[in-house]
Amino acid sequence: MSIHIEAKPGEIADRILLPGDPLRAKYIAETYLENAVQYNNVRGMLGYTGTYKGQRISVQGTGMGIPSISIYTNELIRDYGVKKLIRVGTCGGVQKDIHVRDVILAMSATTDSSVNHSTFPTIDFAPTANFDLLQKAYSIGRELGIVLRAGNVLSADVFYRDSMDIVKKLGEYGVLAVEMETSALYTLAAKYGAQALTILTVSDHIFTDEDDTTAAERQTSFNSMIKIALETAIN
Ligand SMILES: O=P(O)(O)O[C@H]1O[C@H](CO)[C@@H](O)[C@H]1O
Ligand SMILES: O=c1cc[nH]c(=O)[nH]1
Repeated sequence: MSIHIEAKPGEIADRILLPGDPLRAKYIAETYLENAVQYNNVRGMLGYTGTYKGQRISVQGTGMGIPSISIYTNELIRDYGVKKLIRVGTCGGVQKDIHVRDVILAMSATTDSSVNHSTFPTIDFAPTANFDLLQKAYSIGRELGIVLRAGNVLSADVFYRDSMDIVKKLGEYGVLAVEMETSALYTLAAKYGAQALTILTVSDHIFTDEDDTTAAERQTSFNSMIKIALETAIN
């Protein structure tokens, strides 16, 4: 048992999917896992362990933002020995040729968060995906016929901004999309020698008027992303 996770030792698998939304964790467990058992409900941040194609795997909600995912990532790796962590999240599209429902692999994560500055006061650390997971996810996505984009994403500390100018500027430097957690996930995985990857589904577009997905769609309609994540985790 850790401060935010009530699982007993051994109840969490060494590979895990990490959605921000705990109800997405429930959906994944109920839809894709066999014999799923709920191991966490502290703060309603649901976590489950079951099997996928005969292999043990867990899924844990992380909440929104870098402070929240950092708590779960620290506890999962340090207290439960998790070694392979795959975030399955939503994001806002930045590039004009990115569309709602597209799936993105985050190779790297730029951030406006200052959390790494206390560790690296004079350095801009570059949070990076694990190459083995990235490569597997890309080829599994291609095998499943899913069109994938891979590149840099912004892990933002702020969802509602007065101005999107800085996001537009990052778009000019190739940033594909905006979300709120990956830089912390990749940094902590690097710190502890674990493997991490973020897979994102575009839920809305920052600069075009493409329709936003509804909350219900966000919860349930990201099956391409989830399939890639599950297959990557077990292969
Ligand atoms: O859908 P999730 O995984 O929560 O990810 C995105 O959605 C939330 C904002 O609505 C942030 O957590 C962002 O990163
Ligand atoms: O963080 C996020 C997630 C989805 N859409 C956004 O605009 N930002």
